[in-house]
Amino acid sequence: MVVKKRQKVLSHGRPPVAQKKERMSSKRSRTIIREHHRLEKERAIALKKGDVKLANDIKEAIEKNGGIEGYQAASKQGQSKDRGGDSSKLLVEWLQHAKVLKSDISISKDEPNLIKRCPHGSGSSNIPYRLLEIGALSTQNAISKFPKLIDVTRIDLNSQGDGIEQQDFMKRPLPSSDNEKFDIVSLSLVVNFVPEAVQRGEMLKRVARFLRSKEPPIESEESVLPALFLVLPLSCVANSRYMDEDLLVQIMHNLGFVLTNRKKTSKLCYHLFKLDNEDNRVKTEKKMIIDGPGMNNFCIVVE
Ligand SMILES: C[S@@+](CC[C@H](N)C(=O)[O-])C[C@H]1O[C@@H](n2cnc3c(N)ncnc32)[C@H](O)[C@@H]1O
Repeated sequence: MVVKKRQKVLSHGRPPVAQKKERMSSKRSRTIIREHHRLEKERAIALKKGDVKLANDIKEAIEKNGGIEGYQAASKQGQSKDRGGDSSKLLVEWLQHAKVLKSDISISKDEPNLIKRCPHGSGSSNIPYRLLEIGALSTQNAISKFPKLIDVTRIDLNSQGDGIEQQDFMKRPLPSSDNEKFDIVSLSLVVNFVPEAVQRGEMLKRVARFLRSKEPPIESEESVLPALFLVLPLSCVANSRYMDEDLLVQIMHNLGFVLTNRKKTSKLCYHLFKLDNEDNRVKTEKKMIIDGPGMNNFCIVVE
């Protein structure tokens, strides 16, 4: 007998864990996240059609579902240790593997975990690497544990507190010099938050403009920088009618990126892309790749 596998939905992005009474259950947080994504998508469609009344009604429904705050609280639950959440742990691992960071995580005050680097410096400081974390919910994640090596700029549409600037990445002024650019941009569970396929493409295109021009790797450092750390729910590439991993890699290739690292878990897919080339200006349309019951319509369009 063929056992039917349950199809994964887009919100299927976090590992289940033991329940604690006072905390939001993982089922509840998944429902909030899924509902938020669905409503934001519907709102974007209503706005596109010019149906302001419907868009406002949907906005109300979003607020009833907890609004952006409720959504972020639900996402934070996913980041907590007991839910295996902090995706930046893998970024740290990959940077260690590439010898950008030493593999000993414990940071000595006198001898930072730096292999060696001719510092670009971040502004007047001598911190060698700059990272832009888009969609930051915490200042305490794994990638924040290297303050002498990685200067992290955190932004979010709705800041959760000090150390996170409230800013829409799509409206962030473009860097005026290489010094204002970054070695790493992190988009962890952000692209799938964007309700429209074209806007997702625009977001990925824009990332390239924030990355420093590539440098020859130094000493034993493998060449992974400048890099985009991209995390998506696995269902975006494994259960979508319009997207699979090959297409994602092809889109990134068109934008000038090469894949250096990848990992899949039962819930998420992680990619590290190195910016290596110019955008070749090849467009990607919405095109069905595969169809089946229970599949989702996640898509990235590049215009
Ligand atoms: C699911 S949370 C992801 C949080 C965290 N990065 C993680 O991996 O768990 C998505 C976050 O992305 C933020 N976000 C979405 N679009 C954004 C944009 N254009 N600029 C800044 N933040 C954005 C949202 O406000 C939300 O807090």
